[in-house]
Amino acid sequence: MSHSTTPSAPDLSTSTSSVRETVRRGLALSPELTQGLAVTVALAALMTLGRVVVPVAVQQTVDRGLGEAGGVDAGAVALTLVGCATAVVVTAWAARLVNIRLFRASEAGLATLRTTAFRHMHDLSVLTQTSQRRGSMVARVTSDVDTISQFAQFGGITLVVSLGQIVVSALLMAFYSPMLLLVVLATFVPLTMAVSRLQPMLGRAYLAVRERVADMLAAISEAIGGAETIRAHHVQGRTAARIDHAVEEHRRAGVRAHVRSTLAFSTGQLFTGLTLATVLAVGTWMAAGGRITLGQLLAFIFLVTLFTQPVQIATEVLNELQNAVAGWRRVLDLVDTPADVADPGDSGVDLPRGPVTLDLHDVDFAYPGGEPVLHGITWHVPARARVAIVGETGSGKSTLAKLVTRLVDPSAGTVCLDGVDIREVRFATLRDRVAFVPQEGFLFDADLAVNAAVGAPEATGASILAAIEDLGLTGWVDSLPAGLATPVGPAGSSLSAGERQLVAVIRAYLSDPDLLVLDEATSAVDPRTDVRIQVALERLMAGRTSLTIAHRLSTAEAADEVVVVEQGRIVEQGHHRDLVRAGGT
Ligand SMILES: Nc1ncnc2c1ncn2[C@@H]1O[C@H](COP(=O)(O)OP(=O)(O)OP(=O)(O)O)[C@@H](O)[C@H]1O
Repeated sequence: MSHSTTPSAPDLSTSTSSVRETVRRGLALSPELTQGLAVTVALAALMTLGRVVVPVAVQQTVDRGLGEAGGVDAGAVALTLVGCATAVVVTAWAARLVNIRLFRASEAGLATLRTTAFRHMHDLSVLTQTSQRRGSMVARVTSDVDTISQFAQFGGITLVVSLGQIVVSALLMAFYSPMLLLVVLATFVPLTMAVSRLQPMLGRAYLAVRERVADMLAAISEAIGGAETIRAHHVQGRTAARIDHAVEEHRRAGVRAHVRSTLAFSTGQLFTGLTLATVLAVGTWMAAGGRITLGQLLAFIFLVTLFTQPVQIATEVLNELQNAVAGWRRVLDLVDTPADVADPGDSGVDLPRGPVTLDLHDVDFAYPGGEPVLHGITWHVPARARVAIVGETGSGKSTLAKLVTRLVDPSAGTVCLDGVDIREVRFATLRDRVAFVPQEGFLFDADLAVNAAVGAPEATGASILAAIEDLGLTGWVDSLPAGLATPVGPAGSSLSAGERQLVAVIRAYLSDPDLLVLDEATSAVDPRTDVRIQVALERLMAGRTSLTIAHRLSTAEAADEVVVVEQGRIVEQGHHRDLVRAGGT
């Protein structure tokens, strides 16, 4: 089949939905993400409270235990310490629970999202699938979902805990000494500004790293996929240079991003240090003047760290949130792409089995965004007829086959099986009654039996052997190293082109269709295999309605009817003998 132009099927790359709408739809698609969230947030609040227990214990111990006029109050110290230890244990337990709950919820929610996206990808028409870069589709269900999971498992709750920590520590600081709190805020504002300036720079640097990873993967996968061509044309040098370049660019981007992130980190450390030093200086001065106790000063030092640390973390998490929303959008765009060839499902029709007729009424077809390639095709194929379709390259033969097998739907007109529009026929029936044997059927990396039974999952070893016998292929299967259990290799690479065709014929025979659509192979095959293919095809077609895109004269001669397609129109139709007599194309 020729695919000389790329169709412009629905564009998955753009989106206009707002962040809130994205999150709302995303959560609706993965309801597990919000199940039990209230309990998790309550536990997280407990966890946040636990963080200020130590500073408070320090203040209490120093001021009450050590600073009492009558000497050390051992009882008060012990009580404080036991209380503090209990609180630490409880909050550690809460933190663990929060972690487990978040992990469970996000894994369950994202597994649902992945499954939904994968299923939908299967429902998209072959046109939409082939017009998208496969890597990009796969990325949507893998790495894009991962960005969401990172945020869902860690980012979201960190944001809640960080904000909580900022508020609680600020309240405590205000309680101990509003004056010192002002000092903290004054030195701290520049940190916030510095971090907020550095953050976008960091974001860009990490985005560049992700892009370089994609380039590197693209270069490597092309080198693997095109290995035969690369060797045949001796262009290993160029391929290696391309990979080396991609690897080098990735290294550079990685180093650049890391250098920037250390800058952000050091800036944070610097400002935290400066704030601490200022608090210490002003606090000592205040303590000397009796305006603050020693315990409060010590507690303050702890609180300053608790206050500054989450600001850095929160900005990082906000960045992660942006990533997650972008990832969510890409997955939603995939899920929202309409399945243009849709299964009528329960409202559809089931056709009883038996000899089938095919009718096309005034069918036009254009690939998305392209010129019409079929024009006003009206055509009747009687039950059990054997039809050969012939025509020049690009005349529209394969497109006709795609319409009949419902890989695509017509732009105008109808395609009918037994008089019923095939858009109303349930997919299950269609797949039972119509089989398509392409020139190069895809073989899975499994053994021959598994590949043969692809269209007939109920087939057993015995029924597969019986089919092989009917098709006259027992000799061939017996000649294989392990008979039916012979592995065919990735995409059938351990078999010859002719042998792969034989597997496709066995597959079609086992699925036992009423209408057979065949794209006759053009690849050169050794004479012995060729004879086997011809015999097997003859037996496969016996008693069924068949359309063959014919490349051999003998196929046209043997057909009940030959249809000549020219520039998307049926220009001649009849028995080969009559067409020759009439002196046509
Ligand atoms: N996926 C596609 N997107 C856009 N245009 C396409 C696509 N596939 C085929 N075409 C165009 O449709 C026209 C008919 O193509 P089709 O594959 O049906 O011809 P064909 O007769 O089967 O050719 P061949 O014998 O070479 O397989 C051609 O002009 C082709 O360029």
